[in-house]
Amino acid sequence: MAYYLGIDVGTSGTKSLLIDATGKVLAEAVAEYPMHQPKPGWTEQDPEDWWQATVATVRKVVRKAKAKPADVRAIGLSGQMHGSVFLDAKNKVVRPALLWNDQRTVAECDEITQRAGGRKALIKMVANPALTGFTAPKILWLRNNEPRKFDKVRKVLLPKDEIRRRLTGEFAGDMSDASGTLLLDVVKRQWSKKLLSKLELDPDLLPPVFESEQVTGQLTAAVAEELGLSTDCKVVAGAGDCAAGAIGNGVVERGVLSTSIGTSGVMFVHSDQPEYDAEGRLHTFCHAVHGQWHMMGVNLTSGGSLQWWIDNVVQGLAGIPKGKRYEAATAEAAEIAAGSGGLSFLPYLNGERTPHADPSARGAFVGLNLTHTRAHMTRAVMEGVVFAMRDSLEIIRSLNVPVDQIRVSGGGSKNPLWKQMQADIFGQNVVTLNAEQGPAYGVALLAAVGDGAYDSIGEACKATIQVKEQTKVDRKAASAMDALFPIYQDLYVALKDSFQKIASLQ
Ligand SMILES: Nc1ncnc2c1ncn2[C@@H]1O[C@H](COP(=O)(O)OP(=O)(O)O)[C@@H](O)[C@H]1O
Ligand SMILES: O=C(CO)[C@@H](O)[C@H](O)COP(=O)(O)O
Repeated sequence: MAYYLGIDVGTSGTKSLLIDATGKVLAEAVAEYPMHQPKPGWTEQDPEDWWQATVATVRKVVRKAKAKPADVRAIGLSGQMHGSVFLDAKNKVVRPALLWNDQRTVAECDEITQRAGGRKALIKMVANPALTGFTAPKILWLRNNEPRKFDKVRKVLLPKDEIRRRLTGEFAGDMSDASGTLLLDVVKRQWSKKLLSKLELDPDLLPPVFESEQVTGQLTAAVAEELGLSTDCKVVAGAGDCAAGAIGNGVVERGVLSTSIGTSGVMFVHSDQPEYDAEGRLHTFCHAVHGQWHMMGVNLTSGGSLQWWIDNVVQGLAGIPKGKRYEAATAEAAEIAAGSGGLSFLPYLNGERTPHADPSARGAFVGLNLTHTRAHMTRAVMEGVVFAMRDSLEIIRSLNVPVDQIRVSGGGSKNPLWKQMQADIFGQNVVTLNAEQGPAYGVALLAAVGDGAYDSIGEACKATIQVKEQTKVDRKAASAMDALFPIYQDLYVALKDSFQKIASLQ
């Protein structure tokens, strides 16, 4: 048997799954962990939690599928992007990792832009402007704020690459994930020596980078034994979770857009060459397909907003198993008409990235009246999240990038109401696929390609990914949403200055 393992080091948890060479999912498992917020706007995780979750989920899927060690031929790794794992000379972490949604690096973004010779010069070097979530500002933050710890750092790894190091003992990364460090020359697909030099960063801090299906090492003997696998098991470069999710959604050609509602919200389009939003609102990154790129818009607190709402506000869910709480809490929202009775929610609970790169943006309900209930508010949270995604879609459409089909994914898109809202708010039918596991599935396919089961990623996607069902636009709901969208857009503009003042008090 030839089996392939996909591991996705997500924000809410790590997911592992095992597929066979036809792409059939044999077993999957998830282990959750917390995201720490030591101060407003700061987000951190302990890389040891990722490792423990990796071991637990891999052992579980191997056991569930009754796989023999030699069956599992290759592993693909995916993970939350941009996070910084700082390792010392003995490969010990010097502090918890700063995550993709951490907002503490405003000063460092300015420093990078200035050292690069301005925003235009920076975009020329690495295709993107400096944003607080990216990795380079995190490295400078450590140098500026915790210099003793910085002096100990010998390697900086992205989350999935830290898991690779523990699996194989090798330092390596891939092009798609490396794009989100702000240190990769995205056009040439190599580290930007020019920017590293301007930032006075040692290039040796970074691992070598590979294309996504390339083999970067094999399991160490100790790890193979711990996981019930073989030392012949290869580990391919893999991809950042957005590109991995796009592979898992079969987004390997122009005209197809994939959305993901995870903790973050992502709107992802494939491009055959580097394409840019002149205003820098969309990211231009390498795709996990050789010689291909993508553009995407990212919202920081999408599924995260509903999670916050349910964990902190919605009462009466204590007796309901954790996995069923979202459905229970959103059932009452489905009873409310589209538009939530004119109530808007801005999902900027931890600042925002696309289209408002603004760490000071904050969440808000606007338009409350005495007739509104908790159900209206739950619905408004869900609608606000999709309005934020429509902001990215409007930019993509304005750049004349074709969007012939929208494929929805992520934990949030499993919810039928959120799926319908995406069709209604985007004003375009959306489809779901047979493979619903997104990033973990995408990197399992990359592992299959790396092992030679398929000649190319495109071929692997064509053979394994099919449209399962279509959710059609409800015209009445869509026109209610169209009426609310410009109001939603105006609210950020109206509240921007107040958000600044509020953030300074927090
Ligand atoms: N049944 C559900 N209904 C609505 N939302 C859900 C449901 N299950 C998960 N979610 C949403 O999905 C998010 C997690 O998605 P996932 O893709 O697993 O995230 P991540 O990659 O960030 O770990 C949660 O924050 C939650 O908002
Ligand atoms: O910042 C980004 C992409 O630029 C996020 O998409 C992270 O990669 C985390 O994703 P989830 O854990 O929410 O899926």
